[in-house]
Amino acid sequence: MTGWMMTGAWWKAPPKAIDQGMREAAFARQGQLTKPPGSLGRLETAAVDLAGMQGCVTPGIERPWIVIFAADHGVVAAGVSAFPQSVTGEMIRNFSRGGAAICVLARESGAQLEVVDVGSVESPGELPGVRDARIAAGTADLSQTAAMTAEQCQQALAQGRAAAARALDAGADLFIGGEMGIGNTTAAAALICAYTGLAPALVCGPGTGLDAAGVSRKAAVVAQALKRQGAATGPAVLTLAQLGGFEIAALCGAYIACAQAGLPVVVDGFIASAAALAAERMAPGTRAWMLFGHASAEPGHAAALSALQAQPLLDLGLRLGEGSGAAAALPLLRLACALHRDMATFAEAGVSQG
Ligand SMILES: Cc1cc2ncn([C@H]3O[C@H](COP(=O)(O)O)[C@@H](O)[C@H]3O)c2cc1C
Ligand SMILES: O=C(O)c1cccnc1
Repeated sequence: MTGWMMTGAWWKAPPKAIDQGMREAAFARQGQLTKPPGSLGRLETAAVDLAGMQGCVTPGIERPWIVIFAADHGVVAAGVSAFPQSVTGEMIRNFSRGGAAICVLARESGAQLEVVDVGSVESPGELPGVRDARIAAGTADLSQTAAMTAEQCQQALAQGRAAAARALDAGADLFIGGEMGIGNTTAAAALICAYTGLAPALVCGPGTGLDAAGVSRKAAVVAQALKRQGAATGPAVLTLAQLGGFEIAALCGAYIACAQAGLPVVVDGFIASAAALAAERMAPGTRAWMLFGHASAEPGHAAALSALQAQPLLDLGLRLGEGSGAAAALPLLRLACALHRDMATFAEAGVSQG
């Protein structure tokens, strides 16, 4: 593969340092609140993590920002999805009209929602709230050849970086990336296998609803992709180009850019976690800027979460994508911040400590 400009690549710039002093101060505050230390579980750790990210002892979420990256996948030709490719473009129209699950979740939590079409096959045309940034009409079939050229992968990473920059310019204090792309659980599974060394049978699942025979076919397709020369070896960005998708690479670029700028991220499910893994492998330290919204019902998600040493907030059996599991965790994160900020300390309340 030619065309890589690895030295001086923007994603090699280090992530912003977490404010450890503020993190420790927030941890100490949790120990002073009127409850047994640790008794609020992940609501405590989420507030402490956010304090370190936002550089504020009492963090908050005022302006959450959601971006959905949409793109198609050549690998659908191998029969790896329960739905036809046309659904990607049709869902872009649904996003624009406010009818998708993520639209409802964004409205309910007062989050801004932006849609970026990075490569649908059937462009739905100009639509309100949809940015047409198509790199190509879908990726190549990753079981046969590299999904993206080096240039396309760089373009997709840059689209993610640009989306993070728009969020920052708008004053966002939390970033959620979502995805839409029929076939993308296959690309995500291939990436997770390549980055963790796990076998396809352990990582592939039903996605939109494949039966057992379909899941076996998907695992064989991923195994074939991993066998291709160079697909699963070499620099992490090469693996991303070989096995990823435009929307997955855009998510990856957005995560890296958020970490560089110091904007906290909530990672969604299976596909978003594959992008998060790519981001951490390409730009070590990016993980420190991530919170994890939920454990997806897609069986391979556990492997990706474990590779990222992540403990998600929710486990609701969701398997949708679109950023939905991250958005569903938003109210909980706000509760975590409110508890951390508003609970009385032992001293204030005159309650005896253990
Ligand atoms: C109507 C509809 C809406 C969706 N929203 C997200 N996905 C999810 O399903 C797709 C991945 O599953 P697979 O790899 O099996 O194709 C992605 O588009 C993902 O975001 C959807 C899927 C459908 C059918
Ligand atoms: O967890 C996800 O992101 C997911 C799972 C199945 C289908 N689409 C998305």
